[in-house]
Formats: sequence, C-alpha cells, structure tokens
Amino acid sequence: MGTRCEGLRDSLSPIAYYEEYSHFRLDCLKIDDNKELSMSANEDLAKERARCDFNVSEITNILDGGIERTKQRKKIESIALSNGKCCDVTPEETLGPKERYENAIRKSCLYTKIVKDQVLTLTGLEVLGSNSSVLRRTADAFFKDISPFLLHLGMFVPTIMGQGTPEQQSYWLPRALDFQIIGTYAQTELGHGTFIRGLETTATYDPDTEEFVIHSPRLTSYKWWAGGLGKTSNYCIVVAQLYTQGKCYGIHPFIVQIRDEDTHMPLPGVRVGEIGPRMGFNTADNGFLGFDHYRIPRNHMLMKNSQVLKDGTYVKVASHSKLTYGTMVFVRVMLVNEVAFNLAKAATIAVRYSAVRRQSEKISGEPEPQIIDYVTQQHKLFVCIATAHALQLSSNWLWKTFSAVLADMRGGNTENLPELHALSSCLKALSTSDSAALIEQCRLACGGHGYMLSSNLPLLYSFVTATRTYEGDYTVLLLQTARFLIKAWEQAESGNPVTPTVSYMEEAVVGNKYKWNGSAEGIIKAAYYVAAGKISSSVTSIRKRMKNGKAFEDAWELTGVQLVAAAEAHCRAVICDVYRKETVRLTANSSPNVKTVMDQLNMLYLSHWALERTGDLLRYTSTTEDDIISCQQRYEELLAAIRPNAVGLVDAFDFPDEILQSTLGAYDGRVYERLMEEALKSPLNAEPVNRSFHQYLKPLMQGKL
Ligand SMILES: CC/C=C\C/C=C\C/C=C\C/C=C\C/C=C\C/C=C\CCCCC(=O)SCCNC(=O)CCNC(=O)[C@H](O)C(C)(C)COP(=O)(O)OP(=O)(O)OC[C@H]1O[C@@H](n2cnc3c(N)ncnc32)[C@H](O)[C@@H]1OP(=O)(O)O
Ligand SMILES: Cc1cc2nc3c(=O)[nH]c(=O)nc-3n(C[C@H](O)[C@H](O)[C@H](O)COP(=O)(O)OP(=O)(O)OC[C@H]3O[C@@H](n4cnc5c(N)ncnc54)[C@H](O)[C@@H]3O)c2cc1C
Repeated sequence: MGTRCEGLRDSLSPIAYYEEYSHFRLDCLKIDDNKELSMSANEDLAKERARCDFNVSEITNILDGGIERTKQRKKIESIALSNGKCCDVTPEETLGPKERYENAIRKSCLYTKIVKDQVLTLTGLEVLGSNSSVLRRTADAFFKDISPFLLHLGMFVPTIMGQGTPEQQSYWLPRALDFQIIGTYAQTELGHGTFIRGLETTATYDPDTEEFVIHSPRLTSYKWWAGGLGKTSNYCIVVAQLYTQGKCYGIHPFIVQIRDEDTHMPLPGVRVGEIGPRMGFNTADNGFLGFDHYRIPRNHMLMKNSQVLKDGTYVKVASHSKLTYGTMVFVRVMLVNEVAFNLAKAATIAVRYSAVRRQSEKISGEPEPQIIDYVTQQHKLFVCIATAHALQLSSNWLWKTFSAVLADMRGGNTENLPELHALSSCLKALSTSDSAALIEQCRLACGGHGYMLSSNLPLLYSFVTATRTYEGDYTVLLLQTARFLIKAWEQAESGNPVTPTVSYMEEAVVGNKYKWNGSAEGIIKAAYYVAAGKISSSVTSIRKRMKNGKAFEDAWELTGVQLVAAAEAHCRAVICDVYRKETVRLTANSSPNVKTVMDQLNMLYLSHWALERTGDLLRYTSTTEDDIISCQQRYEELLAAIRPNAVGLVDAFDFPDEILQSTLGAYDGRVYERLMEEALKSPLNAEPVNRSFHQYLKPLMQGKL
C-alpha cells in the first residue's frame, strides 16, 4: 500500500491525486475497519434537545420572516443540496492556490447551473429580491471560502440596476443574469480606497470617435482588490474621473470589457492579474487592473444619474450629487444581513461543541461537566446568539428603510438619503465589527479544536473581519455618521425638527440626566442618553477648539476619537431599540415559551451592553453603583435561564450540516469522529513516510548532511 501512496502524486494531476487518494486514505494509515469511528449521534446533544422547552421551528420561522419563507428557503436549499456533486472530495483548504481557485470555479459553475435550471423556474426573478439571502446562504454548502462570482451578483449586477438607464439595463442585465458575461466592481486603487474623490483612473471623452479613453496614469492608479477580477471576469464596472470638453466632472461608473468573450485573453490596452495571497478570500481571485489609453463606446458610461452627449456636453440628471455612491449604500445594507448569518453559524458551531465537550472538574471526583455549564462559557456564547438575533432583525428593518428611501428617490425625493447614509454607514460598521469579534470569541471558546480549519471558525473569521474594512472602513463610516449627528444636534439645539432616528435629541438637548430603571425600555433610553451625552461632548470640544482659533476642519479632526465614540453609541442605541421593538412585534402571537426565551435573549443583549458601558452610564445618566450591581445580577440570572435552551436556540438557525461545514458543529455532535475523519484526509497522511525523510531527515540524523 505504501508504494501505491508514494508513487501516486508523481503520476496524477493534483486534483486527480486528491480524488484518488481519498479512496484509500484509511488504508494508508491502517485504520481499515473504521471500528473506532462511531457513527452514532452524541448523547449529550440529544439530551440538550430533549430539555429544550420551546418549539424550535417557531423561532426559525420568526428569523426567516414567516412560515412561508421558511418553506421556500428549505425548498431552495434541498434543490441545491440534493445535488451531491457540490461536495469536495478533499477539503478545499488542503489544495494549493491554483487548484483551490479552479475548484471554486468548478463549484461556482455547478451552483449557478442549479440556480438557473432549477431554482429560477421555482421562484422567477424573485431570486434577485427576497430570495437572494437564501441563495447566498445556500452557496456556503459549495464554498468554505468565497465564490469568484460573488462580486458579479453582489455588485456588478446591482450597479447596472442602480446606475444604468432603462436602455442600458435592458441590454446588459439579461446577459449578466444569464452569466453570458461575468463582471466585478473595480473602484479601489493601489493609492486610494477610502477617499474615492481622489481616484486617479481617467475616462476622457473623445467626441470624434464617440468613445471614452480609459487610462491609468501611474502605478497608484491601478485598480486593486476587486473580487473575481484577476482571472474570472470579462467585464467590470470601472469607477473613473470623467473628463469632457477639458473639464473634470468627478468619478463616474463605466462598463468596461477587459477580456475577449471567446478566448478570455486580456484585450489590448488592458493589464489584469491577481493580487497574491491574502488572509482570506483566497478563492475569489481579487485582482489588479490597469489601462493604457483603452477605448470604450460612449454608451458604456452608466448614464442614469449623469450623461455625456455625443458632442461631449455633460448633463447632470440626478437630484443628489452622491447617487453614484448608490451601490455602496446597497452593499452596506446587505452586509448587515451577511454578518448576522455568519455569526449565527459560528454560534451554532461553538454552542453545539460546548454541549459535547467535557473538561475539568467543578467538584473534585465528580464527572467532568459539559463546558457549556461553566458560567464563563455561557458569558462568551449566549451574547453571540443574542447578537445574531439583534443583527438579523436590525438588518430586516434597515432593508425596509432602504426600500422606502429608494421608492422616494424614484419619485425624485432625496430628502431622506442623508439619514439612510448615516444609518447604513454605522450599522455596517458596528455589525461587521461586532460579528468579527464575536466569531473570534466563538473560536476561542472552542479551545484548541477551534483553531482547526475543519472547525470552519478560522475561515469564518477571516471572511468576516474583511467586512469591517471593505465597503467603507469602520472608522471612516462612523465619521460619516458623526457628520449627520452633529448637524442633527445643532438642529435640535435651535428647536428645529429632526428626523426619526435622532428624535431622542429633542429631549436630551435640554440637559436633563436620565434616571436609570432596569427595564428593557429603560436601558434603551439610557443608551440614547449616552449617545446624546457623547454627541454633546463632541460638539462642546469642536466649539472650544474653534474658539481657540482652530478652523472647523482642524477642530473636527482633533475631536475624531470622540466623534467615532458618539457615532458608535448612537448606533448601539438604535440596534437595542430596533431589536427590542422587533422582538415584541414578532413574538406578539407566539407561544408563551418562545416569547419568554426571545425576551430573555433580548434582555441579555441589553444588559450586556449596559455592563460594557458602565463608565458611560455613570457619566451621562444618573445610574448609580447599586443600579450596576442589580444589572450584573440580572445578567447572570439570564445566563442561567437561557442555558437549558441554548442548543435549541442554535438549532433554530436551522443550518444544514452542508452549510455549516464544521467538524465541531454538525447536528449529530460526532465531534471527535469528524475531527479524525478530516485529519485522515490531510495530504500528509497519504503516505506513511514523506520523501523529505530520505532527502533531509535521514542524512541529518545519520550525520551525512
Ligand atoms: C455562485 C454565486 C455565489 C454566491 C452568491 C449568491 C448570492 C449573492 C447575492 C447577494 C450577495 C450578498 C451580500 C454581499 C454582497 C456583496 C459583498 C461582497 C463582497 C464585497 C467586496 C467589497 C467591495 C468593495 O469594497 S467596493 C469599494 C467600496 N469602497 C468604499 O466603500 C469607499 C469608502 N469611501 C466612501 O464611501 C466615500 O469616499 C466617503 C463617504 C468616505 C467620503 O466621500 P466624499 O469625499 O465624496 O464625501 P464627503 O466630502 O466626506 O461628504 C460629502 C457629503 O456627502 C455625504 N455622503 C457621502 N457618501 C454618501 C452616500 N453614499 N450617500 C449619501 N450621502 C453621502 C456626506 O455625508 C457628506 O454630507 P454632508 O451633508 O456634507 O455632511
Ligand atoms: C477582502 C477585500 C475585498 C475587497 N473587494 C473590493 C472590490 O471588490 N472592489 C473594490 O473596489 N474594492 C474592494 N476592496 C477595497 C476596500 O473597499 C478598501 O480596502 C476599503 O474601502 C478601505 O480603503 P483603504 O484600503 O484605502 O484603507 P485606508 O483608507 O488607507 O485606511 C487605512 C487606515 O486609515 C484610516 N483612515 C483613512 N481615511 C481616514 C479618515 N478620513 N479619517 C480617519 N481615518 C482614516 C482608516 O480608518 C484605516 O485605519 C476590498 C478590500 C478587501 C480587504
């Protein structure tokens, strides 16, 4: 058998090697009868499920948005998952970079075909609207890392929809939705990501040929980062500085063909490639792109918001200067849902594992407890479940707000755009930051096994931590929200009306201190008072600095730390408020035990954040030390109350094992068996002796090196 293993790698291509190897890996390790690898489900998990006192599917339905939506999701999931070819023969993380990418393309094409042939017939174009989050979720059964097609569906198509004229949409969308062309969104450059007014790629209109000349004047103007750009896409949205009739009109989006539709070769004047290994996203061929006086037709400028006429005349159509930033706002809204979903996955893995894992002794000589019975473990994990709920419900609420503002804008009313921008910015910032931190907390809660790639926690973390940066860095977006808050504060001070999400300022500007009461509504009000206190302190600092001779921009910059903290506090209060109201609304007709457990989770979230911010409460409200002590006591009582339902709560997220892709988190709790099964798939186990022994170790050991 050893001989077969050793010779195999040389005679087969890498993928064929892995496929072949997976059939005889057990032989190689001489574990040939599988006796040790029990197939029966873990008993502790079964007991946890038996003691859960609420109807799990009721919460699943609430999180899905209703029983009909759960049915629809399950139907789509079962169509996709019943196609066994989605499975990897060998774990994708054990492949080299090229094979991983090729495998990701194989799976993306397979998944796309399933969606086109079977799901679209079921849902029609609904697949693009309310079912897109189901498709996104189901895609995780195919990819542990990222599909190279994500940017095509996530940004290329939405940009055409949001920025193209009806004629442009009717030309490009059918081709894009049918995957006849694949695109991405190339905005960021080597030199600039945040400050998009500083982008350097130029699009200069030539009226003689009715073309734009796209050019990258220097290294820092090279597009950098776009997902799927390196090898996959043949088109992309390029965001470039528009020049016509000798004048620069700022950044605008263009559809640019970068590769031949038949040969896939980069077109003359286009330089494109992949940017190299990254912390995550390694199957998404993030790319670079440069242009050498590359010509595109005039009508490839997306012209819904502004146009360049044949003679080069520039015409502004949109009623708001920032509508070209629309795709970013859309993706920020989508990302809140995206990270809620990933956090729910991490919580499911860590809670199930914690019910299976036994460690240490609480009382000497007694059986080792399940680690979930340690209160410190509950403290690490239950806030993850609660946060996943908080973000899921906030994301639904944000989506409704986004849709309403979009409908207004279709009628020419952009009045509510600044509030939407402020909300989507801070919710994107906080949800991604919280989720990344809590996914890492889940990983740490799983001890050593959490560090295994097969647990899926490291990959979840590396994916989600990037969301804190892309689509607007955390600090930068909170500073955008702060601009809105400071203006709103000034309006409230002068007695003018303010928009709904900042209406708390009208009461707070008077200067009252809020008296703590430990109810949910009381904690939320206290959170708003903390936000108001921080905004007020920021305003005072800016004014003081200006009084001392600083220009507004300098005073703003020097107050940056306080401004970010103020925006964070505002957003936390909004999440607490929305989470509470949505919980009450959605459980109004639920069974009593569902109502109770949802309320407990909600109170846990509110108490957790009150305790995290005791300094702020003591400073900005009339909260006393005794109030903090009783809040702590309530928090600990909630941990104990939630404990028996913890596994039921994560089961309610309803992730099939194929989507979780975790040795630690599978429904049956066969943690140790799965860890061993995955270990045996490691390429290093394909041969009893690695060739480096003969090449290096043996000579070293025998003093012959
Ligand atoms: C097989 C298939 C497999 C799976 C797929 C299945 C299904 C897929 C379906 C769905 C996918 C689901 C989810 C994920 C989707 C996609 C995500 C995936 C990956 C994404 C990868 C990442 C992509 C990117 O990162 S793209 C690049 C993003 N870049 C940024 O975000 C840059 C950040 N910078 C900025 O936004 C701006 O520069 C700035 C806001 C920081 C500053 O701008 P500017 O300098 O112009 O403005 P200011 O002078 O500061 O402000 C002037 C005023 O304008 C206001 N303003 C600013 N922005 C906006 C805005 N957007 N809207 C409204 N108003 C705005 C600002 O507040 C100022 O106002 P004021 O009144 O003067 O104060
Ligand atoms: C995995 C991944 C995928 C991506 N995919 C795409 C894609 O598909 N298409 C695309 O176009 N782009 C993409 N990007 C790029 C991404 O949008 C940018 O990286 C992001 O917007 C941040 O910009 P930056 O890298 O220039 O960071 P910088 O702006 O250089 O930030 C560096 C630091 O400076 C700080 N900073 C910057 N400006 C300010 C300020 N005004 N005030 C205070 N602090 C500031 C930031 O807070 C941060 O701490 C991707 C990035 C990643 C990591």
